[in-house]
Amino acid sequence: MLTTQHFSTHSIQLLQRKRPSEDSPPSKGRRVVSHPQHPGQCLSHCPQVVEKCLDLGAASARYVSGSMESTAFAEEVVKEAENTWGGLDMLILNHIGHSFFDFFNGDVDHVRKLMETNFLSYVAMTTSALPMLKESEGSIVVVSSVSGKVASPFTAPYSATKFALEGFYSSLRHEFIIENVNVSITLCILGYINTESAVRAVSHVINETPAPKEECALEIIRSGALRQRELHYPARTVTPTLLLRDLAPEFLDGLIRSNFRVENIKKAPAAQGSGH
Ligand SMILES: NC(=O)C1=CN([C@@H]2O[C@H](COP(=O)(O)OP(=O)(O)OC[C@H]3O[C@@H](n4cnc5c(N)ncnc54)[C@H](OP(=O)(O)O)[C@@H]3O)[C@@H](O)[C@H]2O)C=CC1
Ligand SMILES: C[C@H](CCC(=O)O)[C@H]1CC[C@H]2[C@@H]3C(=O)C[C@@H]4C[C@H](O)CC[C@]4(C)[C@H]3CC[C@]12C
Repeated sequence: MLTTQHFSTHSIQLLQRKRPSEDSPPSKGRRVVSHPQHPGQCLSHCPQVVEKCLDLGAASARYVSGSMESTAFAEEVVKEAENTWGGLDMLILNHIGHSFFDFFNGDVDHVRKLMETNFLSYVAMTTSALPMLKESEGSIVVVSSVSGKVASPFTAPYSATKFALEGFYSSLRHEFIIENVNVSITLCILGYINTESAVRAVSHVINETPAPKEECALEIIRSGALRQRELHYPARTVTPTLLLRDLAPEFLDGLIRSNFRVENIKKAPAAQGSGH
């Protein structure tokens, strides 16, 4: 399993779940690539995360440090998984670059960087991992958001990257079916989750109680293992939002705006230049 998850000093996690028994063939140990973290904190934090994974029963856990702003790094992480395990069962694409929750200030450079981190690196990792995933008939899990289905204010660059994921992976899923490629693609459509960064970014504007991150993580892994097309988490908010999007889009837009305490947004100054 390869999970792109950040360990603080952007690092990516490689995990191998224990095989069911010693007699199981090596290809049946679940090899997962997971999530990146930040460079500064990673040096102290990543080894602890690896240790925790081993304590929880992973047969092997590693991390790779670098930034997903570079597609070369994204490819390097997949190579590392190949060199370490000789194959891969699940690729979980989870990382995002830092953004803001505010009016769009015209910073084109920020949009470009976010596209590279949140979208292009996912495409690069998928491309590099595909031969191994075809071999194992494995799974791709893309962690996306309600923001990738329904736009709300103050998330223009972030929302653009998540809509891009929806288009790319939904098209790829068709192609896999046409060509009989037995690799599943799961898009995780998440609502507000209580991670530190999300609560810090939006709790002064959004009243809603965020859903628990631990349950969310389990649901993400479960949906990938079950080869579901989509995960809606928490279903109580995500599913009705998606239904309303198709049935009553203007009503939904009004509802979204009325849920935000816009007076608490401190508008940032306009960006200098267009990022050319
Ligand atoms: N939390 C929420 O409410 C929601 C989250 N989601 C999705 O869930 C996923 C996880 O979100 P969440 O855990 O809240 O986000 P966090 O910001 O907590 O985690 C994002 C991770 O990505 C890392 N990262 C940032 N920049 C880079 C980079 N350039 N290269 C490599 N890694 C980087 C961060 O490391 P560091 O901190 O060191 O920079 C961090 O570990 C995302 O895909 C997000 O879109 C979807 C909907 C709602
Ligand atoms: C701005 C946040 C990123 C902060 C950072 O730099 O780490 C966003 C990360 C996740 C976003 C939330 C999300 O995806 C779910 C909801 C989608 C709605 O369209 C808007 C509200 C969200 C809670 C959204 C808010 C911004 C993030 C926390």
